[in-house]
Amino acid sequence: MEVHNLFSHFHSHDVPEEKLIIHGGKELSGHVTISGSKNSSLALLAATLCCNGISKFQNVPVSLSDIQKMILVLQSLGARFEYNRINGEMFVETNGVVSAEPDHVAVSEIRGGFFVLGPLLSRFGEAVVALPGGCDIGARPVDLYIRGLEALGGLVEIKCGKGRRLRGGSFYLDYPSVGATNTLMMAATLAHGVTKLSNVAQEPEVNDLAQFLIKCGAEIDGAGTSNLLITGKHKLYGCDEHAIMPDRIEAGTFAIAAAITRSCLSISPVVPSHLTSLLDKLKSAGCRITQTAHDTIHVSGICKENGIDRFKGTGIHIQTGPYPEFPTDLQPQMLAFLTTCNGQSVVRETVFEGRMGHVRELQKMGAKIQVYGNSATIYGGSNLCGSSGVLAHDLRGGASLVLAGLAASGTTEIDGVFHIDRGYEDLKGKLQSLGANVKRSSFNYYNI
Ligand SMILES: CC(=O)N[C@H]1[C@@H](OP(=O)(O)OP(=O)(O)OC[C@H]2O[C@@H](n3ccc(=O)[nH]c3=O)[C@H](O)[C@@H]2O)O[C@H](CO)[C@@H](O)[C@@H]1O
Ligand SMILES: C=C(OP(=O)(O)O)C(=O)O
Repeated sequence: MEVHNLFSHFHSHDVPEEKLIIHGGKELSGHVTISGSKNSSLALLAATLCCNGISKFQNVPVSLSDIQKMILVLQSLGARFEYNRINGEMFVETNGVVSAEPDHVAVSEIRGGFFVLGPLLSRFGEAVVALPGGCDIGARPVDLYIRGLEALGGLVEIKCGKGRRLRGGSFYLDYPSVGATNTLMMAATLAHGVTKLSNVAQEPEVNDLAQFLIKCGAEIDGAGTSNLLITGKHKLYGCDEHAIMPDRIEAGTFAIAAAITRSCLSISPVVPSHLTSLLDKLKSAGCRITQTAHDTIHVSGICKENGIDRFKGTGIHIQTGPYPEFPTDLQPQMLAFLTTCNGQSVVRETVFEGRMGHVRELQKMGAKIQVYGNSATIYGGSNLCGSSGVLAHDLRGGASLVLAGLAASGTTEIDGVFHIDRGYEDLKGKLQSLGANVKRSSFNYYNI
């Protein structure tokens, strides 16, 4: 087997600034293959720190910059990675991890870097971890992580005395935070005794993490529900095989691409039930959705009669919330789509207080939107026009501009593409294969 150590050469600052240039107005068609989930992979890579031995993964989206940075975080602790480019298998070995202080810069550049805190504290009894980065979409405090770890015997400064084991405890999360749930679940798997976590996040990525930990020997009851009962073990062991779940946010973005360009796309692999809230809203807006295999959906935004757009799209209201509510990570893309529907829509963001940065960029493209706090009223039916100066402020805001650019007449140039590279593998290539006219302004090795 040909195995490469892919990651030793990666330096996060080597990447030149680039633009995405989109000549819009083209109908898309065909099939798009969805990568493994970014958020799931970040948590699962951190979880390898709970294990002895080697874990083998499939579908890790290795070309995402967030994943490459997460690999740097783990390498800085002594983890070893091998990746087989031919079959996409990744092996992670954490036996040689002796440090509980990951590279501060790498941790501070991504949200998922902080996920190592729980496993490190469990494994070593102490950890020194920088505060995390991630999208600038709100304050994003970590109080629940800290209070939860305190409930398991950690101290406020996230130390519990070298060599001392965390102990089981009970903790109610005031809000079902994904990151706090991941962190506490990982910490509890190695703690002494039983831990009860209530009101935990039920996002599918959290369940993917639980299933991985169970394969490694963890005892977790209630995975996929809002209450977890975790019996701590002395050791977990690397898992022979774990396929990362498909990225529901990438799949959702392509579903909205079909809608906004009034096209028909086949999308797989997906877990259709992960997309229920989005697909219901797309149906209300006039799209036709069919499931053609257990892991494949067809999304059709073609609703024309005698050449006239028959999208209903009137008065669609969307409110983001914890799973299974409408995902905040699809709000910007959906908002872009609603600007092209007839009638008035309201989008209310409840998860992050600063996630409307894309609105002013969409306004530059002719969208009529008014924002009051965290609610946006969209006066639909605008004909979007390409713009040479729109800026991706964050990952999903960037994706919303790409979608708007695909639907707009003329050319759109998007700056801040590095945000998009955090969460979409080869977005340009995938869109080109569907018939879109998209290019990047210069060469970038993410796309090799
Ligand atoms: C790497 C990763 O998995 N990122 C995802 C994760 O982010 P992340 O884990 O950061 O999101 P959380 O679920 O923790 O955040 C949700 C809300 O809870 C608040 N909060 C969170 C923790 C805390 O200690 N205190 C607190 O107040 C946050 O400020 C936010 O308002 O879930 C989000 C919500 O689905 C997604 O948008 C992100 O893509
Ligand atoms: C907010 C996101 O990511 P992160 O939590 O990594 O910043 C996202 O994926 O949309």
